[in-house]
Amino acid sequence: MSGRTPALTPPDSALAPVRHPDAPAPGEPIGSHYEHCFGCGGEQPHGLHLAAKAGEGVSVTAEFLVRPEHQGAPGLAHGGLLATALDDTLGALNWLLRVISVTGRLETDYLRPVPVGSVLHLSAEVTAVDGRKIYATAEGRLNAPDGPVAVRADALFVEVKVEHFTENGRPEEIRAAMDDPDQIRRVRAFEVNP
Ligand SMILES: CCCCCCCC(=O)SCCNC(=O)CCNC(=O)[C@H](O)C(C)(C)COP(=O)(O)OP(=O)(O)OC[C@H]1O[C@@H](n2cnc3c(N)ncnc32)[C@H](O)[C@@H]1OP(=O)(O)O
Repeated sequence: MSGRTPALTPPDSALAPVRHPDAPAPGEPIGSHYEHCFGCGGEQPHGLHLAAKAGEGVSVTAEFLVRPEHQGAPGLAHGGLLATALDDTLGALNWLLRVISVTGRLETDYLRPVPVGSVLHLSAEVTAVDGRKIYATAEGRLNAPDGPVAVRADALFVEVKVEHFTENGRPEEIRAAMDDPDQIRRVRAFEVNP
């Protein structure tokens, strides 16, 4: 991690991240945490439909097919959506740490234009943990896992309690998620829900 701003540079007291014993095995799909999530949910027709997989250590990978509805300039991906793709991939790291955390800061570099029709191969890893602060980095490569880096980001996630969601989310959606008869979906929406 380059840690260009002080807030993204782990202090000397920060610890190496520890993969939780119940983390999904390397290569295992992580699955969507919430079907209406713009990043990974299946119920968002224009969403990014990211499918993350657990990696080695405290890392994940994901792929994002850039579709026409993701354009900014003609034929090119919108920069905000590329930041969303990085953010969502970073968020999936929660499942490796088994910690609930949210993005506090996300600093993105745009290195190459990303045409519609590209597949962005995303990867993210936690670099350090300091109390509730989780330092992480992510990158997106064009059309192959070893393709040129098009976007990258450094991020600080902050651990929160489940009340962060239940007390701040709009009651309609919170109630609907809590009343979901599918127990696995219900637990995923709130157990480690970024
Ligand atoms: C499958 C995965 C999908 C993932 C989706 C992607 C994840 C997301 O997009 S989450 C949604 C976007 N994020 C949010 O909505 C978060 C909104 N912000 C908040 O709720 C709060 O500001 C929150 C929780 C981040 C921090 O608040 P709070 O819990 O009161 O903690 P606070 O005491 O202020 O900060 C804790 C530490 O983090 C640091 N910190 C907090 N925010 C920042 C920031 N923006 N930049 C730098 N440092 C920060 C503080 O300085 C403090 O450090 P220290 O302990 O050294 O003093």
